[in-house]
Amino acid sequence: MQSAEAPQSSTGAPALLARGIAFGYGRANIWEDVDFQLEPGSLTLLVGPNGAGKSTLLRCLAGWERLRAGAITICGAPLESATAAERARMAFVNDVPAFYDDITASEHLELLGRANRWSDSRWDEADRLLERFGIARFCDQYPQSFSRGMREKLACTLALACRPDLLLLDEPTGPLDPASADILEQELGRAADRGCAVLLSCHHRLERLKPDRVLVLRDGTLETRDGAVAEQPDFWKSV
Ligand SMILES: Nc1ncnc2c1ncn2[C@@H]1O[C@H](COP(=O)(O)OP(=O)(O)OP(=O)(O)O)[C@@H](O)[C@H]1O
Repeated sequence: MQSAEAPQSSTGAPALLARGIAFGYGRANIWEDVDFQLEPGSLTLLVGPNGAGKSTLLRCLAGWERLRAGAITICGAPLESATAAERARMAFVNDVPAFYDDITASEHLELLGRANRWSDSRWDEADRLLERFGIARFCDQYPQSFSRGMREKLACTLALACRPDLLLLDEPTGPLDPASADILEQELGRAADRGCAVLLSCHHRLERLKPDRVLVLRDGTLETRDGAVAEQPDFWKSV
């Protein structure tokens, strides 16, 4: 968390609770017995070597994959039986954000904003983020014509503008130039300060974000470490 005062969840429940979850493709388990929780306003990094199962774990947390065992709750609601409104408390930016072929970037925003009945302040927030990420002037273009970094920025804008209680991001800084990565880190810090629980995967130390915790996924198991570990250069050589 970036500020000293802990934000409160509206339900009093953790933003995310994973208990004894397991997932596998075919006969092989990718990971199992995974237990952790994310508090409102917390910042958590998910790290681990290539192929450890970070993207798979994030997709499971977002409800995109079926678990082999265990259960996930989002702001107190079981993910399996969550209503659309309960699921809407979570936003997920996956590793390769997908967009509709035949609508422009601003039409994507329009669609999302209208579907979620955004207030004026949400529309303002979306405009602010587009400006901040430097993509406002490209909004009449189709996201398919965007570069990889521009698509990532649009996906992050859409997710952040929704003001979720839980935000999951799969290597969001990977395609970003250093200045844009810095802006994203600032925006994720702001989201956490508002009470959003942020979980993002990454392979490198982030310059600006000071995580509360680091989840290390390796050899099929998940270990929880204190966020201070992310300050140690040696740690990043080991994951
Ligand atoms: N659709 C699939 N079918 C079968 N195996 C898969 C599938 N998707 C991923 N895997 C396997 O699951 C394992 C975990 O993959 P995943 O993409 O979650 O790892 P990761 O930690 O995100 O890796 P990276 O750091 O390279 O992005 C890998 O061994 C991968 O080969």
